[in-house]
Parts: sequence; C-alpha cells; structure tokens
Amino acid sequence: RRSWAEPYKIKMVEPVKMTTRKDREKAISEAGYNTFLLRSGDVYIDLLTDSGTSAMSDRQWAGMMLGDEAYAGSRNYYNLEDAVRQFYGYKYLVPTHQGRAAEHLISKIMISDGDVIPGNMYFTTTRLHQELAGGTFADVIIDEAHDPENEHPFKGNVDLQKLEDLIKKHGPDRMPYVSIATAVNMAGGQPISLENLQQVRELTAEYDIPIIHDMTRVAENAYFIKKKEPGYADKSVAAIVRQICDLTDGATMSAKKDALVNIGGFLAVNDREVFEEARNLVVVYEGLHTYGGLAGRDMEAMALGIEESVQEDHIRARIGQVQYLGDKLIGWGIPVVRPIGSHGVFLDARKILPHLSQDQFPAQTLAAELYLDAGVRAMERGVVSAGRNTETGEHNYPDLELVRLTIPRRVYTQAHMDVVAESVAEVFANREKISGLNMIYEPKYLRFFQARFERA
Ligand SMILES: CC1=C(O)/C(=C\N=C(/Cc2ccc(O)c(F)c2)C(=O)O)C(COP(=O)(O)O)=CN1
Repeated sequence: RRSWAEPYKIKMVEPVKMTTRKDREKAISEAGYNTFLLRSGDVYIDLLTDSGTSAMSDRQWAGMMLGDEAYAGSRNYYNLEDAVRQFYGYKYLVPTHQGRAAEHLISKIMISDGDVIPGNMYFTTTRLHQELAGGTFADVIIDEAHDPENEHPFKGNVDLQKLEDLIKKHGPDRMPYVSIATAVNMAGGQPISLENLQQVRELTAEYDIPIIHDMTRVAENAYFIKKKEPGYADKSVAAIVRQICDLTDGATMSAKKDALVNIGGFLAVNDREVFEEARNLVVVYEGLHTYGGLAGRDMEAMALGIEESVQEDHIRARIGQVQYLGDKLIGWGIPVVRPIGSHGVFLDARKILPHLSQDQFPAQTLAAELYLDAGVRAMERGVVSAGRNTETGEHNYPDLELVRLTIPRRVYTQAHMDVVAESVAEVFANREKISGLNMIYEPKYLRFFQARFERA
C-alpha cells in the first residue's frame, strides 16, 4: 500500500482551464510579474498557498447547511468552542475571520511600546501586527533554519541561548510573550520538537513569560514529531497536538490551513483576563464575540475541520504528497529547502539563479518563469516578502530566497505533482537564460501582495 494514498475518494470536481504560453505571457505581464496579481482563471495548478484553498469534506459541506445564523449565541459557536477545548485544550475562544485578525487582537492586548517579542523566525502578518502594537520581533530560531541545505530534522527549534540572552538584555518586563510557530512557514514548513518546546517552556516559566502559539499548521508539526522525534512513534497525532498546545498559554489560528476551511480563525487563551479583553476588543474589529466576523456555517465547518485535521490517515496522506513532490525534485538535483517541509516544497532561488543578485529579485523572477512554463502558480518567499528594515528603509536581505510550491489539502492528484515537477525541471534546465526584474510599484505594507515588476 502506497503510504500516502489518500483516505478519501473524489465526489465533485471543479474544471480548470489549460492555458497556452501566449495566454500566460500576457497574463503575467498584466500582473506585473507578481503571481498574487494573476486571475485564478489563468492558473492551471495553483500552488500559491495552502491558505483557504483546501477541499472540504462532505461532512463539512453538510455542516454548512447547519449554520445557525443567530446574531448572538449561535449553536455553531458552541460546537467550535467544544472542538477547540477537545482537540487543542485552550479554555477560552474568540472566533475571528482569519489568523491575522487574532494576531491583531493579541498584539494589541499584550504588547506595549518598546516591547520585544522573540519568535522562531518571522512571519509577515505576525511581525507586522507586533510592530503596529509598538513591539519589535526578535528571531530566536536555530541558525540551521536559515541554511536551506542543512538537514536538521527540527529546524523550527528555538536557540535557547539566543532566547536567554534576549531575556537578560531586555528584561522579562519588556517581553510580553514568546511567539512559537509550529511548522515554521518561512523556514520551509519546518517543525519544532517537543523536547525543544518543553525547554522553551521551562526557560520562559523561570521569568513568568507566557508562550503564544501560532498553531496554523500544528497537526503537520505533530506528524513530524511522531515520525522523527524519539519516543513518539506510538503516539497519535491528536495526542501530540494536545501535548504541544498544553505547553503554551494561548494561540492564534488561521483555520484556513490545517483546519481545512476556506475562511476562519480564532484566538484561544487560558488566561481569563486576556480573554475578557479580547472578547471586548473583538466586537470593535470583527463582530460579536460569538461569531467574530464569521457566518455560523463557517464556524460549523471549522469545528468539523479541526476534528478531521488530526486524523492519522488524513495527515499521513497530506504530508506524503508533499514529500512525494519534494523527493522527486531532490532526485532530479533541483535545489530545494531540506528537509522537505509540511505544506510545500521551497525552491532555492538563490542557488537556481546565482547570476541574479537579491536586488534583481530572484525568487520573484523564478515564480514568474515557473508560471510561464506550464501555468503553475507559486509564491515568492524571498527579499520581496522580507520587506524593508523599519529603521534604515533598506531591503531586508534574507538568507532564504525561496519560491514556495504550496500544496492545498485534498485538492491535487499525483499526476498534478508530476506536472509541477516536470515544469520546475524545465525551468531549471533553462535557468541561465533567465534575467531579473525591477520593482516598479511598491506598496507600504506587506509589499509582496501588490508590488509590480517589469523585466530588467
Ligand atoms: C504561520 C501563519 C500563516 O501561514 C498565516 C498565513 N499564511 C498564508 C497567507 C499569507 C499570509 C501572509 C503572507 O505574507 C502571505 F504571503 C500569505 C500563507 O500563504 O502561508 C497567518 C495569517 O493567517 P491569515 O492568512 O488567516 O490571516 C498566520 N500564521
């Protein structure tokens, strides 16, 4: 039995358009060489993101029919609260329309001007909301995470020395919480080990500093612990997920990833006071505290998605498909982030286009070339995503200049993965001919979403 053969069969399909190279030349140029600005109708295989793009199950679609659209006290809210308590263990729930809304609330509540928030590598929306609340993000991830070829099995780990030095330098009073992401997105979907999380917990507990968990891909992280961390092979993914959450004080969740919904998120905390403040603030920004910007049906689908996300067969198939694509590209000698991560395969644009400096935007260029080849849409995760340094105004130049091939859950087949691999190989074979880009439009916030480029 192929270990990652899917534990489901397909009941409905959504036709996708096959485009010509000519169509794609026009489309990418009108999109300013930014894959975020392409129309989905011009995309054949959409690997831009795993966020909100997964397929729901028939149970989730049935749940949509059970939407209790009462303004206050919706039945679906209580079902979601039960699911969060049962599978994640957090006491109090504040639903939000998606993850960054939860980041906005927790940052506003816990961060004061001049605070420092250590975390295992930055994430764009997480860091921005910390900065908007007056804080500064400090990276405490292990050095190996910044090296695409280093095969450390838990590149999401925290460097405890870096963290302790930061605590000593700024003092615990300037540290509202430590932000821990599971399956670290910008490092290539790299997991943190339970051993390391326990050590982080012990260290922060000494100084009474809480841990806020970005649990967007916690089930995928749990699967890597089960497969790679000694002592967990016989534990269920669900049990490992609970163990991870129980080592933290609260969480922000983009349910659009692991929890298999198209929209949804939440803030979940154990501290009653933080909860009361969040529940009060949510009505200012999202909606009443029992719907937080979501329809009842969305909360029902989310509650069901949480339960499905921790099922062994589901997560094994999900990760197996990502590994399949990654192993194929490694076998063909294509430089990718190693080990293969949880939600996608990250092409090393710096190694694939060594003749382009980061000022010519190699990852942005590679994503555009990949789209041109066969209509596969990927996402830039390099200097454009890293943005500008708030002090100097200069580009942040990250070590990781990557193109993310992000696999939606339960959407694409192995044949699609083969097309993606063949298209990457085609672009790789012609890499010397690829020239760089100039940025011709740069928005103020999170520039990668809307920036426009032209060929240099
Ligand atoms: C680990 C984490 C995320 O991965 C995440 C989102 N992720 C996206 C969408 C996205 C977000 C920011 C970008 O720079 C980006 F280009 C893409 C993604 O594709 O990976 C959020 C925020 O959750 P929201 O999207 O529900 O608000 C919080 N935490």
